[in-house]
Amino acid sequence: MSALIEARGLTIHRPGSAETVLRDVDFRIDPQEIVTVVGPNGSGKSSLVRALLGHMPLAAGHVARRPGLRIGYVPQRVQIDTAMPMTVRRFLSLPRRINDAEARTALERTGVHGIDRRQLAQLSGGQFQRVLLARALLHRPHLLVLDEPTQGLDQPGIVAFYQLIADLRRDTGAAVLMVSHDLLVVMRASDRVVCLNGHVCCEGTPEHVSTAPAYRALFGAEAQGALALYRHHHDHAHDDGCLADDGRGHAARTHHA
Ligand SMILES: Nc1ncnc2c1ncn2[C@@H]1O[C@H](COP(=O)(O)OP(=O)(O)OP(=O)(O)O)[C@@H](O)[C@H]1O
Repeated sequence: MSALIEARGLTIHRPGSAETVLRDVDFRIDPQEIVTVVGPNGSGKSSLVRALLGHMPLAAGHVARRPGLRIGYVPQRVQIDTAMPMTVRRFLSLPRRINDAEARTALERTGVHGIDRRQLAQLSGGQFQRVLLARALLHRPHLLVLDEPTQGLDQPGIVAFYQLIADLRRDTGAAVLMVSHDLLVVMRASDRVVCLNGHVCCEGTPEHVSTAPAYRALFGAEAQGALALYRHHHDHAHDDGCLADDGRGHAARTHHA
């Protein structure tokens, strides 16, 4: 199969009930693609991701993963017991032991080199996300799966994180499947966007999704902003690099749309 993961007719029920969380969803992700799943709270984004990974039972449909597919997964929530001291270095060796060189390379790649002796509990939100990403990269995944990777980051942190994702895709060739709420930035970072609300409302290139009535109905004013920003990025070139430099999507929109 050419897709890394391909799903057809996925229907998922809320665990322990017959209530439908996702209905008749088709999905695929190809090598080196960046695909982002957007949708309101409770729309089934995390459930879709878990089903694609085989972590959730299906009520109907099927999922095919390419044989031998290596996946690096960063879940939405990672429980860290702050009462139990653990260094970054030790965390990277769980569950599979790695050597110092591998740890160093992974941390360098995600922009947090030199923090291997630090305690996890002492890291900032942004540093912790990058450590999680470093751990996901250790086993040279064909596919990185990131569920809400920028939760808790400020706007410049979010922009920097998406830049890192784009760099990682370029450098490692890994495809990226992301769940995200950061509409403005996601529109620039993705090859394809899937808009979910219990089913696939619309999907396609960021520009296509931005203009889809279903997407606008779900996200309202924020959707307009995403479109403005996307058009701003693609209609013309200029050298002030406003979003990348100052991290303010709104400023870009106000001044250049
Ligand atoms: N383990 C679970 N037990 C019971 N209900 C669940 C469980 N996991 C998900 N659900 C329900 O399934 C629905 C979809 O949840 P899901 O986490 O997939 O949505 P989401 O789009 O990722 O939401 P959010 O943006 O808030 O993270 C919700 O109504 C949620 O309450």
